[in-house]
Amino acid sequence: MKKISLLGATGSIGIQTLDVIESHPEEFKLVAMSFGRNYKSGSDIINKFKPEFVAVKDKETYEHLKSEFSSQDVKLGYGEEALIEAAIYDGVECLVNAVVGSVGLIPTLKAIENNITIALANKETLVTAGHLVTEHAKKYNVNILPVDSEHSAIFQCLQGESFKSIDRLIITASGGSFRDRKREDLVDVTVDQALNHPNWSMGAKITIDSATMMNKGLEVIEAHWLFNLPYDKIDVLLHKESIIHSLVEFHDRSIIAQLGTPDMRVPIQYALTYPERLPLKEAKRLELWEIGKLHFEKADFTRFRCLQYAFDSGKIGGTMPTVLNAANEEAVAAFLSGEITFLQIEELIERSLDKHESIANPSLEQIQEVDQLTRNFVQTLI
Ligand SMILES: NC(=O)C1=CN([C@@H]2O[C@H](COP(=O)(O)OP(=O)(O)OC[C@H]3O[C@@H](n4cnc5c(N)ncnc54)[C@H](OP(=O)(O)O)[C@@H]3O)[C@@H](O)[C@H]2O)C=CC1
Ligand SMILES: CC(=O)[C@@H](O)[C@H](O)COP(=O)(O)O
Ligand SMILES: [Mn+2]
Repeated sequence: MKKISLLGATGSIGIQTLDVIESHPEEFKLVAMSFGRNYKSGSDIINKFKPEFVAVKDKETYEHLKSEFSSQDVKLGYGEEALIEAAIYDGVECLVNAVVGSVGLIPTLKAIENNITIALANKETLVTAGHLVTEHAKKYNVNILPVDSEHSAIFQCLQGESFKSIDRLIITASGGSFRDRKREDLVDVTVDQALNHPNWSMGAKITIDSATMMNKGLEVIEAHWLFNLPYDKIDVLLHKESIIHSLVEFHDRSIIAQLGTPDMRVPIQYALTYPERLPLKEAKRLELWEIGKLHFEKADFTRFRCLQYAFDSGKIGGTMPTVLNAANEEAVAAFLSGEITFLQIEELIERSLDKHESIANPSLEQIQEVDQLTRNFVQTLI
């Protein structure tokens, strides 16, 4: 029975992780979890899964929970310390990190120090401080198993292969909500339009990232760290059906791809059962004859500027990806709350990157400082 801690239990990945846990009660036990402010959904999860420890974002949510659950039912905490406590709770063997944003960084580092396997959905952690996370994982000999669908696909393609034989990774991209619009048609797009992803039902932040294609940019940096490859060996391919989740090309020009209907429970469950596989409840069989055709296009870096910013930031390295991530988090939050327009997301990110002088090989403290300064800077522009 694998003991699991789940950060971000009320979110899109969180709920699907709970679905996987629930369908294999012999295999998994949820011992700790966290959520932000969604008290209703959080308390339903506690009643159903009976974790030993629950961390929430703030005191108000904590007080709500305290009035509903006794200390015999469940131990409770709030704030960043509690998030760490949930990540490394007694006996946890696998941390599913499904919070959104760089708030996931410290719990990941602490879990690694405690020899806990990481099932990582929270890509912002690797973007903001990839060198620290991967160095830590190496030092403590801890596996970071990808949950992001493209990285899980690549990871699956690489089973039994030598990393030395890789020529390039090809990360597929749906193109997001506005993939069929020209740049000039993006001026007046609304939040509701941007939240309407063609293939995946996901949390708000990543859905906007998909629409700007910053999601793909973040995934390029995520792939760089997970698979230890330079940026010139990572390509992005537009593939509007999201059936091929990514591909690996080897030196002999053979390409291996991973395919499946878009269902995040597949990569989630694979990370939880790796290297084994289990049946997945009600998973839809992919019938290629039903689909008939798959489409591919070259990624356009002028149409999707965030993709260019991500490649550039990744290549510069140091604190540049930290700025990219922090500026993006602030800008997306401002777009979602109606403070800025869609195209201003890119503008705020570009201005933040232009202003920053990258610090090479930054410490955790430097990363945290740059992250905060960037957020402050973006707020002055909004
Ligand atoms: N959704 C998907 O299909 C995919 C997601 N990912 C990545 O996985 C991560 C999660 O995405 P997704 O599930 O869509 O996001 P959601 O917004 O749906 O869920 C985020 C979760 O994190 C919690 N949370 C948010 N802010 C904080 C905070 N400051 N402290 C503690 N908890 C917090 C939320 O709590 P509450 O709602 O209770 O406030 C919620 O449980 C992201 O990094 C995303 O990029 C990667 C691939 C696919
Ligand atoms: C499901 C998943 O992994 C998302 O990151 C998804 O890839 C988003 O789709 P696009 O960014 O390709 O639109
Ligand atoms: Mn993805």
